[in-house]
Amino acid sequence: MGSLVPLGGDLPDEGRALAEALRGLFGGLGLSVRRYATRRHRDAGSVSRFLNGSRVPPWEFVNDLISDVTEQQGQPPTPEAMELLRRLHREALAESGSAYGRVQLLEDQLADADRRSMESTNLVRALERALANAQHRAADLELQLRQLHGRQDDRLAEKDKSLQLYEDQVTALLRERQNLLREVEALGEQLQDAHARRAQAERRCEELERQLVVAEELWEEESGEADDGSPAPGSGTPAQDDGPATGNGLDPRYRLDAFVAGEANRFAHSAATAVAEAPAKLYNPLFVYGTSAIGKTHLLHAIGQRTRRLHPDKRVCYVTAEEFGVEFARAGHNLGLDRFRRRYRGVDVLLLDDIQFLADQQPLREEFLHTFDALHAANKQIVLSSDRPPKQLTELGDRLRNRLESGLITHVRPPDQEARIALLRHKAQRDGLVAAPEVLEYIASQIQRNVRELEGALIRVSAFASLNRQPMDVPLAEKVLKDLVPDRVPTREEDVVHLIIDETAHYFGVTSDDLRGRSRGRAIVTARQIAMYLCRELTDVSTPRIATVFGGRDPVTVEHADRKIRNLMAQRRSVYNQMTELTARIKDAGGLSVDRPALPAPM
Ligand SMILES: Nc1ncnc2c1ncn2[C@@H]1O[C@H](COP(=O)(O)OP(=O)(O)OP(=O)(O)O)[C@@H](O)[C@H]1O
Repeated sequence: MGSLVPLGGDLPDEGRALAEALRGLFGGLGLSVRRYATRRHRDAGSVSRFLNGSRVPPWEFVNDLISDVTEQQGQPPTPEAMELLRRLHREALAESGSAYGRVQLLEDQLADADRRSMESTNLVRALERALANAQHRAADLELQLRQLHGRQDDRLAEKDKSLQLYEDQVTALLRERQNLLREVEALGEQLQDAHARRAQAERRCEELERQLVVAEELWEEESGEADDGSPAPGSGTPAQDDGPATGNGLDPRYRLDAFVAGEANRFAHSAATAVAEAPAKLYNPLFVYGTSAIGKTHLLHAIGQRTRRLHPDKRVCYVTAEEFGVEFARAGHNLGLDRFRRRYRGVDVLLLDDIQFLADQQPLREEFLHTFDALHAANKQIVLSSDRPPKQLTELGDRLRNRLESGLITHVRPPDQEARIALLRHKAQRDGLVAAPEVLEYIASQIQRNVRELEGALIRVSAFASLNRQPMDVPLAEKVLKDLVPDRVPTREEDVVHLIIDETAHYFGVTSDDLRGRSRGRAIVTARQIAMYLCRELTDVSTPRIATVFGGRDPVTVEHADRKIRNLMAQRRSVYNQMTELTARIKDAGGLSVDRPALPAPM
């Protein structure tokens, strides 16, 4: 029973094929039949019969044999080999026709069917799981899809909404633009209207400004003392129908008894007095000359006032050469030359200030020459002033110069120290200022050539003292005049006027053109008046010339500004301070001129 016996020759083919296949497997184990039977707890005879083909083994034996061979060789049979064994086993069983074979076959088929059933069951389960998963996933996707649809709908709705909003905004802006265009058009028309109204108002302002200057002048005249008790102009003297457009133009403050005479001007003062008492009797023409601000204008006004008091029937006319020129030009434009000539050739006393300004135009010089001749021939008094003697007025032409030289020529010199002190004393008394003699002496020693500046210095010193409630003593005067007395190189006078305008404009934050222009804004008017005052105080440029530089104004305006700022300086600290600062700036800019003495060393 140890080894296999050869197969019988009578074995059916199916039994033989199976036996050969089993023997092939069994051979791979290298065991004896008995040993193998022991290992598998089988009967060795049965194992021998299974391998000899005399009996068909149960599939379980075949299966065990396959497992053992696999274990032994480390390699399982291929699926095809398994299938072959199964088929051989089934055919052998079928061929045996035994009940056992039949049972085996059926069991085998049952196992096979069961296996298939289990496989199908597993497949069903796997498919059910896969289906469930797919369904679940489909439901998920459905949900996501719905959500996406929802979001897309929302976005579309939002888009629609913002599109609508955008269209609404565009429509609103278009509407607004249209309205604005209409508004711009309307505003343009209103602006034109406003321009027209402004031009009209501007003209009205100019007119009122002129009236105001005149009214203030009259008011001051009425409240001032009259010359030697004579009536103030306009208070009792009937207006002369054919008189000059500027009236007699006399300043009531400039009287002969208010003129301080000294060595430098005594002769001029006497001549003026004589002419006023007996017009056209002694000196005709009377020609007064001298540098600026030493009393020429004062004398002419004083002659006029004294004449009017002594000879109320006489027609007196004071006019500056510049005013004469302006009126002549106007008369020429308006074809009113006859009237102009009647005015000036019909007066009894003609007082013409600053004749050097006639030099500008030939027709004007010619006109004045004829006026002169007409008056002289009619034995009317002519009084003239200039900054130079007739000999030096070459630009006036020989004929006129000869006539100017034909009368009395008086030179008014800058007052000496004594006269300056007298002048200061006089001004202090007139204005009710209490000033110690040494203060007046000090001021007089500092300001030597220009009486207007001398007055200005006194005004500043007294204003400073009164604003600070300090006594008016020499240290105080020194302090105040420190900024006023220049120590710079000489500069051309008219340049200084422009410099003053520029510095003042800069100081007040306006433009120089504003100051020269016509604007009547409060700030500009004050700045302009201050600039005018400073021009009068700090330069020797004549008043008409200053008025011309300030946009061709009436000299009366400059004089008005001068008085106004003087008063304000004493009343308002702010104005005083502004004046002091401004003067210092002008001085720093090198703007103060002439040969004034340098400051004494501080004590
Ligand atoms: N001798 C004087 N007595 C009193 N006041 C005087 C005397 N000289 C000048 N003044 C005063 O000085 C100021 C300037 O004088 P005024 O205007 O007559 O000078 P001016 O020589 O005519 O100068 P301009 O040529 O610049 O017009 C005036 O206020 C004037 O009253």
